Formats: sequence, structure tokens, C-alpha cells
Amino acid sequence: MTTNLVLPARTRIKFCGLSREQDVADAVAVGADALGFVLWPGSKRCVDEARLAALSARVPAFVTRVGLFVDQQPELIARCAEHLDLLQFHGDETPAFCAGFGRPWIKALRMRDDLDLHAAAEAYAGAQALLLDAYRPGVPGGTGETFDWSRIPANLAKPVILAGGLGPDNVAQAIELVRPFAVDVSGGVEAAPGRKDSGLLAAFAAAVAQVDRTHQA
Ligand SMILES: O=C(O)c1ccccc1NCC(=O)[C@H](O)[C@H](O)COP(=O)(O)O
Repeated sequence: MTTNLVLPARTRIKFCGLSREQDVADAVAVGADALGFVLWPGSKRCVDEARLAALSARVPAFVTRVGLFVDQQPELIARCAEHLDLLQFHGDETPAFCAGFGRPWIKALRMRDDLDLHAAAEAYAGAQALLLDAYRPGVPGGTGETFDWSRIPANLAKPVILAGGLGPDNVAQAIELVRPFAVDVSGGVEAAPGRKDSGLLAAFAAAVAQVDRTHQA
């Protein structure tokens, strides 16, 4: 059983909602492990298929290209998948739907009060990880809000990607408490929606590296 109790040597970093070539370059330069591209038209950070192709071509080997979808048409997802390494589903997609593209995938879960994480981990057993995000009714992601991190059980049967309201000032505290496989940030490293700030990207990566070092000492 994969479990969150197996602590990673370091906390992986996913920067999400990139829409500009310069932001891709800046994120890679500070050591991003993964870059997220939002394909959902309801988002201010949305990129279309042509922009996805252009941005994904700028991503070097060993940095994971992640595409974000919210209950979208399988034909669109399949076309986008040509430019992606990993699919991230933010809607009510079933496990079978998520698995239907022949690509590794993760499931985003919004931490509504009644969410049973153990049951969700069992239901989405085929996911590479669960991305846990804040719940705001009617907003599928990118809220910039945190949630009660103590709700995440240490023995969850899937690796955790912690998201929601993270930034350079609180990511160390979040890692200390949750010890996630990875952290995911969008709004906390932005100058404006969809425009990343190179200083905030660097500060976020430095904060993660710093807390990781204390665990290795
Ligand atoms: O970012 C969006 O606009 C978005 C829209 C719809 C679904 C998902 C979206 N973003 C997903 C992410 O992975 C964000 O990084 C995650 O929700 C955390 O966002 P933030 O709280 O701003 O760091």
C-alpha cells in the first residue's frame, strides 16, 4: 500500500496556473518539479490548446507537465494529453473516466466538511496521488484559501499533494504538519491571476528547501 507515512526525501513542488513563457522559465529556474496548465475555460488562468502546446514545448525533461480539467469533454482531454505527462481532474470525474486516457492522473478533492478521505482514496485507487484543496461552493479550484490541515490523516492510502492558499509565508508550517508528498501553489506566487512573480516563485521554493533541510539534519 502506498502511504503518506513514507516520507519523501524532499517535498516536491508544483506551480499551477502558468500561462506565460517567462513564468515557465522562472518556475523551472527555481526548481519546479511540476507545472500546471489550466484547460478549464472558467478560469482566469485558462490556456487554450494552442497555448498549451507552446508552453509545454518550453518545459525541459524531468519536469512534469500537468493539465487541469473540470468535467470536460474526453475529446479535448485526449488532444491536450499529447502535450502532457499527467492529468489532474478537478470536477466530478469518476475513477473510470480519469483512467480512460492512458496517462497517469491525479484527482483533486475539495475538502468539504463531509468528505471522507479514506473512502476517496479507496475510490480513486488508480490515481497517482490525491491533491487536497480548499472547498468553496461553486469554485472548482484556485481559491487562494487554506483549509484545516489537521483533517488530513497521516495514514492515507495515497500520496498527498497539498494545495489551497499556500505561499512563501505558510508553506513551511504546512509541510511540518502534513508532511505531504508535494505542495501545489497558484495564487500565492502571483502578481495577478495567471501572472507569476519570479520573486515569489523563488521565495516559495526556498521556503520548501529550508524546511526540508531541517528534516534531513
Ligand atoms: O487555478 C484555477 O483557476 C483553477 C480553476 C479550476 C480548477 C482548478 C484550478 N486551479 C487548481 C490548482 O491546482 C491550484 O493550484 C490549487 O487549486 C491551489 O490554488 P491556490 O489556492 O490559488 O494556490
